Amino acid sequence: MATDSSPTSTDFHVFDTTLRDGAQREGVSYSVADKLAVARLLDEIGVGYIEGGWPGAMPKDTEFFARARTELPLKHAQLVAFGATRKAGVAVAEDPQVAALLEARTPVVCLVAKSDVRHVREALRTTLEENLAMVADTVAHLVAHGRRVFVDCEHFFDGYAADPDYGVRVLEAAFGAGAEVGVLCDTNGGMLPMTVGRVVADVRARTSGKLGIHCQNDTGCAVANTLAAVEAGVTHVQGTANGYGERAGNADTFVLIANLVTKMGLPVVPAECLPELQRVSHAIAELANIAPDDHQPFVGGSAFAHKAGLHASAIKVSPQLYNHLDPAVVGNDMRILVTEMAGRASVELKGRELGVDLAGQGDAIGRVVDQVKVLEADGWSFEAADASFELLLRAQLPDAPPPLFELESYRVSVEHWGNGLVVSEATVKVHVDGERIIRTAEGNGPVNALDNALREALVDRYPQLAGVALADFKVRILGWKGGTGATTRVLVDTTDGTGEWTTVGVHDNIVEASWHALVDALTYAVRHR
Ligand SMILES: CC(=O)SCCNC(=O)CCNC(=O)[C@H](O)C(C)(C)COP(=O)(O)OP(=O)(O)OC[C@H]1O[C@@H](n2cnc3c(N)ncnc32)[C@H](O)[C@@H]1OP(=O)(O)O
Ligand SMILES: CC(=O)C(=O)O
Repeated sequence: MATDSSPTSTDFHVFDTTLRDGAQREGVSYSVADKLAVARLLDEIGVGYIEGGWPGAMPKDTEFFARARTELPLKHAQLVAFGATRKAGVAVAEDPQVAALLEARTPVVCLVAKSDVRHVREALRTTLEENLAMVADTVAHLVAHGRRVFVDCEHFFDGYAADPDYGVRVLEAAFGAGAEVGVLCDTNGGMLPMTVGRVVADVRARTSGKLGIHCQNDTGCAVANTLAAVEAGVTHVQGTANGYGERAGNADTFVLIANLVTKMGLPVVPAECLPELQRVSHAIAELANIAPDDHQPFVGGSAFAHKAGLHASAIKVSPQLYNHLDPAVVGNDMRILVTEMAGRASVELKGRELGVDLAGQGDAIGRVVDQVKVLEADGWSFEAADASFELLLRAQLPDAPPPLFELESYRVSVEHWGNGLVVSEATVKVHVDGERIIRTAEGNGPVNALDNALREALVDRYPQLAGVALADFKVRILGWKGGTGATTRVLVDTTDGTGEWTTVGVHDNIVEASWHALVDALTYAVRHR
């Protein structure tokens, strides 16, 4: 909760380092165009500062800052160039890395400085006094050239445990030379919230400058550590999109913003930006080529998804009873999952979500609950297959439409030809409105052949199937029964170019499992498109 001594939004900074520390995550490699796109997205969520990279350290980052001057008009954020203090024993004006920081021509520079005596002695291999001079000289030089300067005090918390005075001297050197913010970094990420809160409070009492916090996530506490630091008085927080970063990552910018605004009462981004969090989180995941984490707090696809029947029964009365927040506040949605853990309320709420009127349908709802429990015991899963669930639900209602066709038989063959080609062929025999239809089609696999043959058989009667195509196909083997025997679950994603829907099929035979999913996919298309 914000208190009288809490900072206000105007002196509070959210500083995002997705493009510098976030890019240190194993497996991430942005192009310059990606970096520009990520920066634009971060600007849309209203962060105050975007650290774009380390100019002079790598050509991509140097090019990013050059292109940013014309290609990155930012509405909310200021662009920040990152770099180190001058080298030991080198005059600041002669240090090429410091010159590269000026050449980036950003309004703000964030310097990394050593603040742990062991790092000064063993990593920099210089004296404690020379390190203080490196900090002061570099800050003063950049300030003299018109830059605002923030200083990341690396290994501040480990250093504080070893020698509590030296970190404070580094901060004083930075502030004395004109730095605006001294950022206390848990570089090794080994801290817990209690220590972070205590050290920040201590340091606050010993310095008068503005303090910030930068937490790595090695104890899984980066967000908690950051919030503890805010409670203890820092007014600048650093994070990365989706917590990407070196090793176990950093404090997640989206989770930080959501917590600061909705739990701590600090309006750190403009109000209209908060509902953009989910969209921007997913868009950056795409650019980073990392699948979004469904279970990410606030913005994950499952962050407000309810599976347990008891939860659904209370949510039916009031969604707040099982949601810590209205999901729309951060651009997310509540979802009800209908599974073996569902009760009648889950089905009612899911029906509402799918636009199915269940008023007065108590018996049908009961039958659906029972049917789902039996089917799930056999390996079916409707969690990801809303379209199949909707068909199952509607089939229990008094006005249930008849099936699209009656199946006489289908046959699928796979031929491996002498020239190495593998060709699949399917024949389906169906009855539509009393007419017997037989169609044969080829495909690049048995399921594709079956899909083509079935659609050809139905398309004259149901022309909307002409624009429908299989978009994705996922197979999961559910427990081996010995030999090659196993139950197979198939999920099919189907599209008509404007929408996409998912259906499910389960059987010991993979082709039969696929058939169930395909029939649902085409039935859903006819009923909805
Ligand atoms: C905690 C953090 O995550 S800070 C960000 C870290 N990010 C990166 O390292 C990514 C980009 N880095 C790079 O491209 C390269 O490491 C460079 C271009 C910066 C430096 O490359 P090199 O000149 O080959 O040096 P190298 O990486 O081997 O060592 C780093 C040097 O910086 C010095 N150094 C480290 N921290 C600081 C500091 N705060 N101030 C001044 N010098 C420093 C080291 O003592 C070492 O100096 P030395 O070459 O005289 O031994
Ligand atoms: C600066 C930084 O990234 C760190 O200390 O972890």
